[in-house]
Amino acid sequence: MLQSYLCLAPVIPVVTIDDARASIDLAHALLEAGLPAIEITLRTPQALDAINAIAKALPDAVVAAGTVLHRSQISEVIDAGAKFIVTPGTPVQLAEHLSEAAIPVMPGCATVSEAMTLASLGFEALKFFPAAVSGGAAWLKSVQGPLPTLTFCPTGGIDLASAPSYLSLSNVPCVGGTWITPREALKSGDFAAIGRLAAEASGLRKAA
Ligand SMILES: O=C[C@H](O)COP(=O)(O)O
Ligand SMILES: CC(=O)C(=O)O
Repeated sequence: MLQSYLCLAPVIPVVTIDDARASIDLAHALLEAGLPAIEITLRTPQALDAINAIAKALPDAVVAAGTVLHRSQISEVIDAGAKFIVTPGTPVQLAEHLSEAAIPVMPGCATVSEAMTLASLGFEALKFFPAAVSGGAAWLKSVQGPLPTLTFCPTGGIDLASAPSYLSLSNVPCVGGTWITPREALKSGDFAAIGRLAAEASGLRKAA
């Protein structure tokens, strides 16, 4: 299930929401432009309301809860309607709880050892974060040999220009990033601008 979500589009917009009322217009603009999977980070008090609003209003959107840091947040995001969970990094104790979650989880890692620990708990699709400063596309290419069963969604420091170097790799179904949803555009309600950025991003192609 998680793999199919990650193959829906080349980019997962990562969004920090300050006003949950904007979330439906935002998700609609992303969906229309061809980006159905959206990660809402739990970095603001409005995040759960935003997840709930999108899940209820737009059943075709695949809304993920990001920045899940604590065990208690697992049930909160499931109750809000999140379709999958994302973490920026994954301490072993949290990973053990996440491995029992009722929805799919894409746990974050930044090293080979962290990736191996997560694989031993049954996770096959991992977030690689923060991607650009942790080795970028070269790191992902290097782990294809020793970790052939794992796929990664790199996030952190990626933009329209650098995304193709990641998407050309067979262990990268999609990338994540905030560049599609600038906070200023969200604040001013400029969903047309967000739609244009999203259309550019959805036009990126996975190499065959
Ligand atoms: O939560 C988002 C990550 O911090 C990635 O952000 P970025 O795409 O602006 O580097
Ligand atoms: C970095 C990210 O995607 C998260 O905070 O979950």
